[in-house]
Amino acid sequence: MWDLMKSFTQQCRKRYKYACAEIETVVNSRTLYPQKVRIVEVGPRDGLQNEPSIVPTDVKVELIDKLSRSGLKSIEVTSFVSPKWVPQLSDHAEVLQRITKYPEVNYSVLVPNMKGLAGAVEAGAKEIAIFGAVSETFTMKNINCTVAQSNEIFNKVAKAALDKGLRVRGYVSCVCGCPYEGAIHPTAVAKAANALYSMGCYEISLGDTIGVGTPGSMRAVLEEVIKYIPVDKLGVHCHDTYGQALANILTALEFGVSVVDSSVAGLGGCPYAKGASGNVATEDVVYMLNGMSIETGVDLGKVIEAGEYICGVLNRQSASKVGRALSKL
Ligand SMILES: CC(C)(COP(=O)([O-])OP(=O)([O-])OC[C@H]1O[C@@H](n2cnc3c(N)ncnc32)[C@H](O)[C@@H]1OP(=O)([O-])[O-])[C@@H](O)C(=O)NCCC(=O)NCCSC(=O)C[C@@](C)(O)CC(=O)[O-]
Repeated sequence: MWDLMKSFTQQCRKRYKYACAEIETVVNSRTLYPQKVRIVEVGPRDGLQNEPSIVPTDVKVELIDKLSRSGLKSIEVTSFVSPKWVPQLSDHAEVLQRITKYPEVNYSVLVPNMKGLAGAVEAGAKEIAIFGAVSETFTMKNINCTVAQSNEIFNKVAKAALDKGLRVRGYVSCVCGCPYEGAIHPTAVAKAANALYSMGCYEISLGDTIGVGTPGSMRAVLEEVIKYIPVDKLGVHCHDTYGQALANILTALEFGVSVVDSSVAGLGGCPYAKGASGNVATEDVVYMLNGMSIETGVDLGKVIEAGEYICGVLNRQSASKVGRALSKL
């Protein structure tokens, strides 16, 4: 029934974009949101890659173990990128090897090239994430190559990873805007997303890297992307720089997107995207979804505890409003 309603609403959207606004509102308010959402916790990677100081390996391992015990099913634990570029995650192999692997949790790692893939495989990775972008300037600053070159590299990485039986996730960055090139056209996002999807990624995460998106621009992006990629193969990765992340996630849920990336305590940012603040906080996403009766399997109290732990070590206040409101400390 849910699938039928969702498909009906998506067809209405495609065919009668504006005329059906009223029908959609009625359907939206009752049934449009997915019943379940998988949260992809990216704090240990996206969060800690941007810390001014290097977080001790023991702390990273403890944080990831706490997150594993909170009911999260997907955790991105580190990056096998160059330690010269991101020294904060140079202990990638040790982190991946030392964390407790819960059988129900997928642990993924970011990989930029074949060297990263070799390191990840040697350390026992079962899932990798490759990361492309729409913008030439961002790609050059982030991974030191053009978009076309990055596609060549990622194609090889994805093929080799799939041949070894690994799962491959794809990110597209800057989907709502680039820190260097400004506005990004949704058709360019769809093209970049489709390129990664064609490489065999099981899911494409759409990254609003600098958090400039609004429900308007997120909607425009999704309308284009779903022309090429089924909505159940999409996730959203919203930074909260402008306070729009939850609104943007809600917009994505209205499209039927059921995978949301988030970061415990709202840690993070991208070192090659000036002004990017952390991802939306996992605590805030879980609180919102709980309030909408959307199942995540995540224990809010345990995520708050994990957030308190890492904020205690970093000696800073949580960026999660829910975390702060419900903290027992
Ligand atoms: C891609 C490179 C490596 C190119 O960097 P490069 O300097 O062009 O690479 P290179 O091939 O010339 O190598 C330079 C040195 O790095 C080494 N090296 C080379 N590759 C590796 C590797 N995998 N692991 C370990 N070492 C490596 C290599 O061996 C060499 O060492 P040397 O000979 O000088 O001693 C570099 O630019 C890099 O590591 N970039 C990663 C930057 C990064 O992690 N950015 C943050 C990701 S967040 C993001 O993209 C957004 C996202 C995903 O969160 C979603 C969103 O919010 O939108």
